[in-house]
Amino acid sequence: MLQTLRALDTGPRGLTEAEAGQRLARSGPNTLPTARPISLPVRFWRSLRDPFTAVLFCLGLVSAVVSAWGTACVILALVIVSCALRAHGEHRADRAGAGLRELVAGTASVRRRDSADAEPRAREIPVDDLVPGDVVRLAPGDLVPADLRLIKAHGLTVQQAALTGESAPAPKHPVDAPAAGDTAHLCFQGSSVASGSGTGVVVATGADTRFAAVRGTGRGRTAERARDGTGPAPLSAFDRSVHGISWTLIRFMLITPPLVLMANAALRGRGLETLPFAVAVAVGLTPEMLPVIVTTCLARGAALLTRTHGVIVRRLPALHDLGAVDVLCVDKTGTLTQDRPVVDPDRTGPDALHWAAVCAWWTLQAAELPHPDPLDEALLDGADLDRVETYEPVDALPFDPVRRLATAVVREPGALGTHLLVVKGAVEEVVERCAFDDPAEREKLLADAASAAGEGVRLLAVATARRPARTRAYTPADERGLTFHGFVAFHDALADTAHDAVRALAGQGVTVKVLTGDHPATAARACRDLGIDPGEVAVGAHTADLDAPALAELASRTTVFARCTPADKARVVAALRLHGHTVGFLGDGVNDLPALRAADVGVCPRDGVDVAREGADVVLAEKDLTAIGHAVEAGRHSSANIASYLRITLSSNLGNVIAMLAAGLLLPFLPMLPAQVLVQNLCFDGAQLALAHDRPDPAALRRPTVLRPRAFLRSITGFGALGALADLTTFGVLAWVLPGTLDLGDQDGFHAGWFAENLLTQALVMLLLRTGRRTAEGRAPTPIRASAAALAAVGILLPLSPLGPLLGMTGLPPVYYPLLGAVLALYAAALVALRRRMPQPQAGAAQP
Ligand SMILES: Nc1ncnc2c1ncn2[C@@H]1O[C@H](COP(=O)(O)OP(=O)(O)OP(=O)(O)O)[C@@H](O)[C@H]1O
Repeated sequence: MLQTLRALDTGPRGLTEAEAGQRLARSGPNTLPTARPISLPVRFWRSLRDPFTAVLFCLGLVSAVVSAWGTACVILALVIVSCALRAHGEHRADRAGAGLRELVAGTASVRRRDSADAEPRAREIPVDDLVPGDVVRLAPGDLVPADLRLIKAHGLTVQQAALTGESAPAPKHPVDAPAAGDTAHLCFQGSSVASGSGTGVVVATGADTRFAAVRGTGRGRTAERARDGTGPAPLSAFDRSVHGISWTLIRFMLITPPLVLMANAALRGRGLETLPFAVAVAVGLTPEMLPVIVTTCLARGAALLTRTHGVIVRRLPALHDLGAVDVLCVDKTGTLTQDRPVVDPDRTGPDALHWAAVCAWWTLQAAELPHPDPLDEALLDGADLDRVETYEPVDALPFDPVRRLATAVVREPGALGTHLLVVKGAVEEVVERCAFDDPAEREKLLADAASAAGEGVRLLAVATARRPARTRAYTPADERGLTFHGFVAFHDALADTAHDAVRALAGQGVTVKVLTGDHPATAARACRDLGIDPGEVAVGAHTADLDAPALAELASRTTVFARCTPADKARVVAALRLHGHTVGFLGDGVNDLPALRAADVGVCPRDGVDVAREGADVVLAEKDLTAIGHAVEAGRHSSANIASYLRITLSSNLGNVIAMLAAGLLLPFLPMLPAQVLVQNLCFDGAQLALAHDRPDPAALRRPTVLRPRAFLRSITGFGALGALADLTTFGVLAWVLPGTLDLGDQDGFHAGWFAENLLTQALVMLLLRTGRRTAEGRAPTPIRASAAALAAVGILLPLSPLGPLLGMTGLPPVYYPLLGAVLALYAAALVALRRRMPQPQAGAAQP
């Protein structure tokens, strides 16, 4: 150890501020290379990898190869515009996100001196400012801020699954001469403190850490996500649906050009000259603005949520997931209750209170914990501290949520040859370690505890044991043969907003489940008081013996899981996901971390422990269930607008493509020139950006957003067929007002007529197929109305403008317009009627 300290030119008293400043200048900030912001050009380049963009790009290349330069240029313009918008949107969203992430970033507790002679002081500094040689203190719930070598530790266990894959926390302690490959004395950046405390010297920071070294491997990426919340996460249910729909479309896009070519060759004897048209038809099918709309909707939703409710969305797609959440798992303490426990003097014996306070105080001192947890604080408030302070500290095993015990080892005044172990913790755990003359005593104590817990109090049991003094460190194996002293009972009032929030969540179609480390009876009582029927309470330990389907079944019918270890909580969350639920988890403690990671979306209040906050996707300003309700609504809002865009664009595009294919075979000329197809596509795309500003139908916000690809594709096929029918009717009108057209007469007039009809129907679809069509105001928000009006105006005026002839279009006889109006009126009526027949307002979304 000494060698390490010497090599780092430091000591247990830490560095001086001046030394730390020089080292920071030399070694650079303690940040991972990946944490650096991505530049705009890199984002633009990455946007090209979107499957739709890639297919568009390929179609553009095909057009260039056959010298269809007009088509190639318009496709290129589409690609550039969509990538630029997407890159810009993501860049803005990320900048905003980085600012917000900084607001909730953790700090490191470091020991430094103002000058060489000054006494060391513990201070909180930004993690980025740590340097090799700094002496850092670790407490439960801390993220290990750099690679450390331990100088001392008390009951320290570290969760390092992100680095090593082991799910159980690993015990850590100082080792003077470690064997090769031994890492028990090292704590690595990216891991977190599951229990206990420790002090270590920083041996590596930033890019030199082991965490940075495993970056790039799958394990590294998981770890990265754990650290900065920006890395890739598994796809959410909504994302999976959008991907499913996207890939179906891509398949269609890829088979469309060969099909068009073959049909035209077989029925019309046309050759390769049809290729640009075939390509344009495929492009016409593409919702190329999808990535832009997704980013804009999510970024707008997240920004609004931060402004109005102080909720910070650390990973943008988590907003989707929130919209789809149908089960919200919460811990009890601090979520349903206030986590401000107060000792209940009527149910607490003075002896038990004294020994519990001795345990709390001397654990705090011996393990150098920065502050007591709320239970310990309540104990110290309720006890006679002068009496408590008469002991001397020897060792401590701080509270561990897996063992549910805390132990202080003290020396009683004047008792030099003996040590006293003072143990407090969950009743079952303490009682199990006590020695009783009458075995029935144990059962009686457990029954007494259950009956007190049924009245809603939280309970600790307290016991002690005298042992001959020794120098060897104490371990959990020493906690046995204890003498029972009694119970300490605490009142923890229900959170003010919990009752209303639980009801509101139920109204939103979100089922609340409680996963707690507390006693089953205490948990059940709290639920009952909040109007949640606890049903049959399951115990965490039982979940370990069940196979995945059995646990999934148990999890879906059980409301309360009590006495859960951190691993039990995660197991239940995973089982619920396996059962097809989209699961949110709200927790703030070190015992919640695995569940936060296992959930589709992890939510943590801002005052949660560092590790929970860093592992969460969404951070609440306060631990308030009401805020979750708002966040869920914002998620649904964004998802509904994305679903709206998909429905509108795909219905319209599909209708066009069907009509183009049919007309291509019926007419002796191409029904639309490739440039016309692409220009109308560009106009429609631009107009649809306004959909990100939509206000969805309140009904769409009342249940989880679930996009079912099959139902969705079925509904757009219906709307698409209707659109195609309107197009074909327009062809009939055009044939009538432009006699001779079908015998190779007025192609330009025909093109102008269809172009106008196309843009006008698209404007109609935008207004009639929005999710928010039925908002209280009944009207679309201004940006949507303005976009639809602009689209309609372009449709009517462009063919008449000087651009018209350039694009192969000409003016039409005035009689066409009233006839077109009639077709559009019929189309609108049919669209509204068909939409009413669809199962619900948010087409494609279905109740779970
Ligand atoms: N500081 C402590 N010292 C000793 N025992 C404790 C301490 N804190 C909690 N316990 C015991 O361990 C049990 C589990 O605690 P844990 O922190 O895992 O969950 P919790 O805070 O009770 O509930 P939740 O999971 O809802 O937050 C508690 O019910 C209590 O009996």
